[in-house]
Amino acid sequence: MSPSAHNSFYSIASIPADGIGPEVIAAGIETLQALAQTLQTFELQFHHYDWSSETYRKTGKYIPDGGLDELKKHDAILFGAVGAPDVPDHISLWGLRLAICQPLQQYANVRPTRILRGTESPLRRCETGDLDWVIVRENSEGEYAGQGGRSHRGFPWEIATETAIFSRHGVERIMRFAFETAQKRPRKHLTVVSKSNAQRNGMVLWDEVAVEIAREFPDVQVDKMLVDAMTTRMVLKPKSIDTIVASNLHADILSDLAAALAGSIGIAPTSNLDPTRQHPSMFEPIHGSAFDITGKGVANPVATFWTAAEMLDWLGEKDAARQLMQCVETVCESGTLTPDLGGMATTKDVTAAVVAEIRKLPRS
Ligand SMILES: NC(=O)c1ccc[n+]([C@@H]2O[C@H](COP(=O)([O-])OP(=O)(O)OC[C@H]3O[C@@H](n4cnc5c(N)ncnc54)[C@H](O)[C@@H]3O)[C@@H](O)[C@H]2O)c1
Ligand SMILES: O=C(O)[C@H](O)[C@@H](O)C(=O)O
Ligand SMILES: [K+]
Ligand SMILES: [Mn+2]
Repeated sequence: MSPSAHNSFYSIASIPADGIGPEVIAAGIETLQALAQTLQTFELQFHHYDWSSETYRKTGKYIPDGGLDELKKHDAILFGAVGAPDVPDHISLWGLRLAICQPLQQYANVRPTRILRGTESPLRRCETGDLDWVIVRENSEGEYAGQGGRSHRGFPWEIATETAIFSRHGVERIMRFAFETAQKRPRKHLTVVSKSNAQRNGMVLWDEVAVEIAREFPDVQVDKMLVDAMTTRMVLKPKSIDTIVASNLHADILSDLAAALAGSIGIAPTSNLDPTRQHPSMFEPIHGSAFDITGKGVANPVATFWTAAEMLDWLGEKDAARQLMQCVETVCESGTLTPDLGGMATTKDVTAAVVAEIRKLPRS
């Protein structure tokens, strides 16, 4: 495919990686290409990178030398999931996902959750519209700063440290991003999640910076919650929540809970953004490589479709993103659901149904 003169053209790096990653990324690409062909307003060219745990087993590396420079040539990255039963999880996560997010300064991780039309929350009396959140996860430091070590291995006095790092620079930029995100949403409400009762240094700086940045956004209503209490509020008062900002680890945990409360971890997207747009941003379903269902053909591709929509939105294709989500929700409403959402459909059934919906869209 060669770029045509009248359409926006985007070069996308795809890294399906491990487990169900290749299954859902194939579904995502098929759907995106059907959308591009139908609307004729943009074109996508995918460049596939086979970086995975298999590559690691063969070469000792997840990313080959010069790989990050390769990635920087693209407009965006579509990522599946990394993690394999025979590679320690900390090797795979640091070898691939974090090895991309951190050097490309994708410091804002955005995790929207809502109950899609045609799906059900496990919460009683919680319908579509009652749970509509965006979690902003600090994505460059905190508990994932990579600071720590192990000494005296194997001895009874062996020690290991894992130091959480909170820099004023890092906290200011994620707070500003979170306030901007909240400001763009109709309710303009932000909950700052903390643990400053127990973590008396980093989380106290986190709270102080939140108060300072709040002054720049007088139209955004703010509240603060300790992370443990936040889990109960998510379950008991979902309507009281709009936008959330939390540290790298706290938000990682809260966002899996959020996805489950909206119906399944198989629906939720993630954007790893470099808000400065100096580097390409990376888009992935929130879930991992799901060894337990790999190869069974039942992985829910909806998280990847929503991820694809978030990617289009970031690239500026807002109408296409909106139309893609409408097609996905129409398919959910028709009852074509994978087992995690209580249905019997396969990954391929859901993908075919979404592609069929896309084909019905009028050419723009
Ligand atoms: N960003 C990433 O690439 C990422 C994210 C999370 C976990 N991981 C890695 O993935 C591996 C497995 O981790 P885990 O089991 O804790 O989490 P997981 O998200 O892979 O799976 C948790 C549960 O959710 C189910 N599930 C996940 N995605 C689904 C989908 N699309 N459709 C239906 N069901 C789905 C799985 O079958 C499993 O029962 C580990 O190696 C972990 O480190 C990677
Ligand atoms: O970053 C992590 O903690 C893991 O990759 C995964 O759980 C995620 O949410 O991306
Ligand atoms: K993922
Ligand atoms: Mn996670």
